[in-house]
Amino acid sequence: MTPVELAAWTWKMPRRGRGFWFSLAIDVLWPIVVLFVRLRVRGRQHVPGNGGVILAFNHLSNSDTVAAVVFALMSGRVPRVLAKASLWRMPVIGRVMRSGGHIPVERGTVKASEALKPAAEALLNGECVTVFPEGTFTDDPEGWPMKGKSGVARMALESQVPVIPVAEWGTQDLLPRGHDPAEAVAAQEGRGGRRRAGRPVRPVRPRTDRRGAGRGHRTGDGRHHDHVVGHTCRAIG
Ligand SMILES: CCCCCCCCCCCCCCCC(=O)OC[C@@H](O)COP(=O)(O)O
Repeated sequence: MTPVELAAWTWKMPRRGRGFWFSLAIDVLWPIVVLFVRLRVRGRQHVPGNGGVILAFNHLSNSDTVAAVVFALMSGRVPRVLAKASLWRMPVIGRVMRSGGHIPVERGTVKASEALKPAAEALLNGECVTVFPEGTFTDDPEGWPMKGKSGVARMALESQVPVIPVAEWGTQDLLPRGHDPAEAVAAQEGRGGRRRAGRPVRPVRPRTDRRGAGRGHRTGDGRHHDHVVGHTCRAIG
């Protein structure tokens, strides 16, 4: 990105509702990231400009989190990221997480599903909830995504919002697991990987039976629910 493009993007970027510390982190990191790292983005047209939406990314490396925030901002949305709760207990990052309205997940505990409530509230407020459905970095040696957890489908169903799957690739070379960030920045040589959004996955498919012709149709029966959860998980997981 050239400095002129950087200025134009910075001008267009959404600012409302970022909170002080999340805003500061963005203002400090954004120019560095987009000037020095080649973060390619495609498919931004699939992200609705307003209204509740879930962005679902695969997860390869710590640098995905910055890439995901950049992707959301470049798509005109301020992301509310579901992230491991331990980040809220860290000195500087904790403030960023709180001020940005991000959503803590107590992974591997019975409290994990408590994240669904603030996520539903954010979606009801028309916000952009961002999630890594695998819940951690993939353990596949070739980097293929693992099967997603069910949370993303549950959020989509509960709030009836579309899920935008975003494929992430290349950040595993930018900041490999377990490497020192400084070392990675020194070695990055303009690499930044690419991320590409796909078409929205909607939680309920339109039914074309006589009564509900062509309209989205919700039923209370469990089989239908399981079918939709399965469909949504397969599509994004
Ligand atoms: C220009 C952009 C500037 C953005 C700066 C601020 C970024 C704030 C958002 C941070 C979002 C963090 C999301 C973390 C997702 C997450 O929690 O994934 C778990 C992985 O860690 C793996 O952890 P582990 O399983 O413990 O190895």
